[in-house]
Amino acid sequence: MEGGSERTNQIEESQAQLLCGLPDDIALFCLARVPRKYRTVLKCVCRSWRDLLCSEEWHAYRSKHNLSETWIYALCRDKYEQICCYVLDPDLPRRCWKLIQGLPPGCLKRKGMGFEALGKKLYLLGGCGWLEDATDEAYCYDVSRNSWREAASLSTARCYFACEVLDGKIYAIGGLGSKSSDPHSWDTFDPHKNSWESHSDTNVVPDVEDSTVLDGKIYIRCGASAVSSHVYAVLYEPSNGTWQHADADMVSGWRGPAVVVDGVLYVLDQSSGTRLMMWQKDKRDWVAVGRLSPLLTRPPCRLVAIGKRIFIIGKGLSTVVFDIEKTVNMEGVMRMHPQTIDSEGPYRLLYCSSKGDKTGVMQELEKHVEPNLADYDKRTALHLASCEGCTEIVVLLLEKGADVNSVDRWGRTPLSDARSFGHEDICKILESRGGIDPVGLDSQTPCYEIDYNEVGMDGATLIGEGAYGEVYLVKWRGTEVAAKTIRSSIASNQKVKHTFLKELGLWQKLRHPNIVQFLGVLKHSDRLIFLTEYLRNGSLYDILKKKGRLDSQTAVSYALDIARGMNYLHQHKPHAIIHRDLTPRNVLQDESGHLKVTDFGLSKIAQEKDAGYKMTGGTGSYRYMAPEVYRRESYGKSVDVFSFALIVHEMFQGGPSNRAELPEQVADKRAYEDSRPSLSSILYPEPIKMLLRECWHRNPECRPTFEEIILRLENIEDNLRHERPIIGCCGCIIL
Ligand SMILES: Nc1ncnc2c1ncn2[C@@H]1O[C@H](COP(=O)(O)OP(=O)(O)OP(=O)(O)O)[C@@H](O)[C@H]1O
Repeated sequence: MEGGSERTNQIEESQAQLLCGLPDDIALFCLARVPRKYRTVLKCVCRSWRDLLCSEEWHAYRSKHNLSETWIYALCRDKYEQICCYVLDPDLPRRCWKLIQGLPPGCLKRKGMGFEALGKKLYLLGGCGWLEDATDEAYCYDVSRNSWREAASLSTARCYFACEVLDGKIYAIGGLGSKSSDPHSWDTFDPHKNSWESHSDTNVVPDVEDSTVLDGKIYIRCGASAVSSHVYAVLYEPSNGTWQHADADMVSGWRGPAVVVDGVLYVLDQSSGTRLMMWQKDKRDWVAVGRLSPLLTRPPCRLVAIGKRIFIIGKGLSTVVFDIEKTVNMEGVMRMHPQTIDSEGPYRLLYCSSKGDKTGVMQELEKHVEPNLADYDKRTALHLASCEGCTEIVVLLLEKGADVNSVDRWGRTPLSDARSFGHEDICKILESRGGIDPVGLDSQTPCYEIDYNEVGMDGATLIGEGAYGEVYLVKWRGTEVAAKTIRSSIASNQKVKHTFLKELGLWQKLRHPNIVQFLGVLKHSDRLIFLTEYLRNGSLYDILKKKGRLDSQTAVSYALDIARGMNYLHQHKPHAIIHRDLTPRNVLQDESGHLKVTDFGLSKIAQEKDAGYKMTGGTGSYRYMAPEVYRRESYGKSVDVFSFALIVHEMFQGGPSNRAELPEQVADKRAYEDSRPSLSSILYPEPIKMLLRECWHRNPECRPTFEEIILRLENIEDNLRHERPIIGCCGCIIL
C-alpha cells in the first residue's frame, strides 16, 4: 500500500511538473523560448501548459526576458458594414492576415470606437450606432485565451475619440459623447484596478483627428476649425496632469496618422499622394522620408511601428513595410526601401524598376512573377512598364515571351503607351521587336471628311445651342450622330477657322471611353459643321437640372468618369490638352450612364482676336473659371482641376452655388476675394471635402493632378462600397 501511494505521489508530482523531471523554472526557461506562432499547439499539450500560457506569469516572464513578440491587430469593416478584427504575425515569411472570430455582437455595427492594446489584451471602447448617440460599453480580447468579454465601462460615453496608452494606462480622450457629457473630458483606465477615472480640462477638444505618444506625452491633433483650415494640437503632460497647446511648427506638418520610432515622430501624409514625413526635432522641420507608389499602398492607411519597422496598412489590409535602418540618403532626401507584403507581382516589379533598383527587379521577377507568369500578367506588366518608363522590365518581359503587340481594351499596344508617355528608349526597343502603334503616330491621317450628301441635314432635329452655334441630331449612314454647326461669325474668319480645324484634327486622334468621339468634318458645306457621336442622355447640366442632388456613390462615379477623360487629355503627348472650358454642359452622358467630356481645346479660339466668341457664351462658363484665368494671368493644366472641383461640388449640391449672382460676379469674387462654395458637412463625405479644397486651391501648384484625383476617387468609391476600410490598427506585445 505504502509503495503504491508513493508511486501515486510521484505521478502527481510529475504531472504537476511542466516538463517531466525538470524543475518548473527551467521548464519555463525552455518553453518561453518557443516562438509565439506555436502557442496554439503548446496549449493543446496538457492542461498545465494551457494554464501557463494563459497566465500573467508567462506574459511577465516573456516581457522581462525580451522574448515578447509584437503582432499587429487591425480593425476593419466588411462589405456588410460589420466590423471584423484581423491579426498579422509580422515575422512570418509568408505573411497573411488572419481573421479573429467571436467579436461581441453588440459592437459589430458600431462606428467611432476606440481600439487599443495594453499588455496581453486588446480593448474595443465606446462608439456609436444608429440608435445610440454614444456608448460607454467596453470589450476586451484576451489574446492568450483567444476570447472576448465585456470590460469595465468607460466613465463617459464617447465616440470618435483618441485612444492612447501611457505609463500602463489607457487614455480615452475627447470625441463626441452624449449631450450631457463634458466635451472637454478624458478618461483613464487602470488595468490593475480594472476601473476608469474621469478628468476634465478646457484645453481638451471633442474634435479629435489623430493622436500619438511622443517623449512620454500624449499629443492630440484637433480637427481643422470650420472657420479656418488652421490645425492645432494639444499635449498631455503627465507630470502635472494638464493639457497644453503643442508647438505650432510640429503641428503644421502633422497631416495624418503618426507613429514614433526610436523617439522620432513619423507621419503619413495622404493629402496628395502618400508621403512618409519625419519630424526633425533639432532642426524643427519636417522632411520627406519617402513617397509611396500609389501602386503599393491603398489609402487611407494606418501606421504601426514594431522595432525599427513601420507597417503601413491600407485598404483591403494591403501592407507595406518600411525599415528605418535601411534608410538611404539620396539627393538630400531620405528614402527607404519598402518591402511589400501582398501587392501584386507586376506592380512590385515596377516599383523596383522606377526606383532604378535593378537587383530588386531581378529578385522580384524571380521571386514572384517568373515561376508562374501567366500571359495575362505578362501583358499587364508590359503595358504598365511601357507607361511608367521601366525599361528593364520591358526588356525582361519581352525576353519572357510577352506579346509586343498585345492590345488593351482601348486598342492600344505597348508602343502606343510608351509613345503617349514619351519614353523614347522604350519606343525604340518595342519598334525593334516589331511593335506597332495603331492609335498614335502610325495612324496619322488628315481630318476625316464626310460627304454632305451622306448626312440627312434636312431631317435634323435641334438638340441644343451653345456659344459656337446650334447642335442637331442627324443621321449619318443610318446612325444617329450629333452635328455641331459653327456660327458664320466665327467660321468666316479664316484664322479662326484654321485654328478650329487644327483643334478638330487633334480631337480626331483621341480615343477614350470618357471622351466624346469625333467623327469628321462635313465636306462641301457652305458652313463649318462637324459630327460627333450622339449622347442620348444629354449633358450633366440637364441631368442635375432634372434630378437635383446626386447620391454620393453616383456623384463619385461621375466624378471618376470626368477625371479619367481629363487625365487622358492632360497626359496627351507631346503636349497636354487643356480643356479650358470644363463645365457641366460640356460633359455628356451615354445610354449606359457613363459620362464623356466634349469640346476640349475649342475654347482656344476664344483667345483669337475677333473670334466673335465670348467664353461665357451665355452658358455660364465664368462659374467654373479658375481665378488665374479670370485675372488673365498665365495658366496651366490645373485650371481644369479647378473647374472639375466646382462640377463635383454641384453634383453633391444639386446645382451651382451662388445661383442668385451673375456668373461674372461669382468669378470675380473667386479671383479677388478667394471665395469658394461652402462644403456642408452632411452632404459631402470628409475625403471629398478634402479633395475639393485642394482642387480649388488658390495656388494652382497646390492642386492635385487628375492622376492623383483618380486614385483618391477610386479609394473613396471603394470606401463607399464598404470594402474592408481600416478603422484602427495597433501593435500588441503578447506572448
Ligand atoms: N454629342 C452630343 N450628343 C447629344 N447632345 C449634345 C451633343 N453635343 C451637344 N449636345 C447638346 O447640345 C447642347 C449645346 O452644346 P454645345 O456644345 O454647342 O454648347 P454648350 O456646351 O452648352 O456651351 P459652350 O458652347 O459654351 O461649351 C449641350 O448642352 C447638349 O445638351
